[in-house]
Amino acid sequence: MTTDPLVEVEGLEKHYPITEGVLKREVGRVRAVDGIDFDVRPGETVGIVGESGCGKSTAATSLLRLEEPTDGSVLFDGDDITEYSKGELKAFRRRAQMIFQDPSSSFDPRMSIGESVAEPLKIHGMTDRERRRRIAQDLLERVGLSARDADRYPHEFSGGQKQRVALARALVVNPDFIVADEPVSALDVSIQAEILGLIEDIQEEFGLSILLISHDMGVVRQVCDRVNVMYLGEIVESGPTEEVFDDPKHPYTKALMGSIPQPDPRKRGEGVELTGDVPNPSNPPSGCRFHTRCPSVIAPDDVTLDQKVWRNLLHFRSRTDRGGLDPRSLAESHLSLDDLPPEDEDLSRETVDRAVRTEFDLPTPLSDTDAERALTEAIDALVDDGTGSASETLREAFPTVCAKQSPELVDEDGRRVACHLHDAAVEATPQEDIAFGSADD
Ligand SMILES: Nc1ncnc2c1ncn2[C@@H]1O[C@H](COP(=O)(O)OP(=O)(O)OP(=O)(O)O)[C@@H](O)[C@H]1O
Repeated sequence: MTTDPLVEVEGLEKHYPITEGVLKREVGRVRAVDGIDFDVRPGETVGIVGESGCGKSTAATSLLRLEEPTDGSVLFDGDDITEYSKGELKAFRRRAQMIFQDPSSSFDPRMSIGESVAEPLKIHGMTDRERRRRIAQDLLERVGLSARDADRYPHEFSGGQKQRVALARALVVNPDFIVADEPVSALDVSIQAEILGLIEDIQEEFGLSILLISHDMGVVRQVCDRVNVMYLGEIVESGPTEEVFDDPKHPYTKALMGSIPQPDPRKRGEGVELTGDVPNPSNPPSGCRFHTRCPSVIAPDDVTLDQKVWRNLLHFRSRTDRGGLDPRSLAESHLSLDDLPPEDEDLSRETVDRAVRTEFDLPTPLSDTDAERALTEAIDALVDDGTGSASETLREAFPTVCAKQSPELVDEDGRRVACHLHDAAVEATPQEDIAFGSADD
């Protein structure tokens, strides 16, 4: 039996304008959330996972309308909350609560814990002080604290206890939906499991729907029924948590999984190293946004390099694409100063060649003669005309679908994945050379 979702997010976007000058002219946009779709069914815990800066928190605050979304719709119990009036929004705020990473900052130090927990009841119109206090005490007990704690103050509680209080406060208005943004990442590892266990118990007891946001695949695995993997404002993979963990399809998901300890010895070594930072969302890479860091970028049909060399070549290409690859700094960081000419003299072509191949771990020569010719031309272009010209040469020589075309989020048996490796249109590419190479290939 399928149940209608409680929350349905469609095409949600949140762009922050980048402005300049006193007139605040818009010169660009930070595409923090760039068109995401997912749903949360009653009684379900759904995760959003991704590295810092991928847009997870912005997705949460926009879907609750704590910030106005730029575009898209959020259906809550069938109603579009982006169309809600102020009054409707207030009623919605009672049904949808949020808890944050740092419980310390969410309590007024001058208010007793009991007053803090009961505060939302006051805001929503419960005037009977004694009744508010009794409800707060009951909730404190249900989150594993004692009724007597109602008279204590925030500084008397540990981080884990404060997160329990934050949960009690979220529950006090009897919500249907809780968004928990990194609820355990500020806590000691030993306390994390306790709080996650509590979230699970409470979810069952109160029949809640939960959206859990985390950068930690281990946390997601412990509590989520389904998971959405987010990269640079987009969802790149989603599905039931166990299936995603047993058989991750997107190279980014595999890379995130590489960061959690793997008890199954057969699966050790499958992890792919995630190098570099999340690119700037105001200027996301073309095509697949992950291609600049992807270990499995699809090579053109006629390139016969092993995956690691191909990836290093792409790394060189993306550095030239971004500009600012300075041959002299490269040479200074890799070659002995005795081998370099004085500052006012140009570097020889051979010196730049050596520096580039050392920086990007590229053999001399590459095993594929056409690729070697293209690399040589790109290094010539770098020496003669700078990074822009080298970037153009490499782009023409190594056209990859991953840089050219944005992959659709395709449904595969209840799983969704946005990757050209899973795209029927690029199936013709010989996959054995290119698929899922690890960083150690
Ligand atoms: N008010 C804002 N103005 C401009 N850019 C913003 C604003 N808020 C967030 N961003 C940018 O949007 C992107 C996504 O940020 P967001 O905080 O949603 O990511 P995240 O995945 O939750 O990461 P973290 O866990 O570090 O908070 C980042 O590049 C961030 O710098």
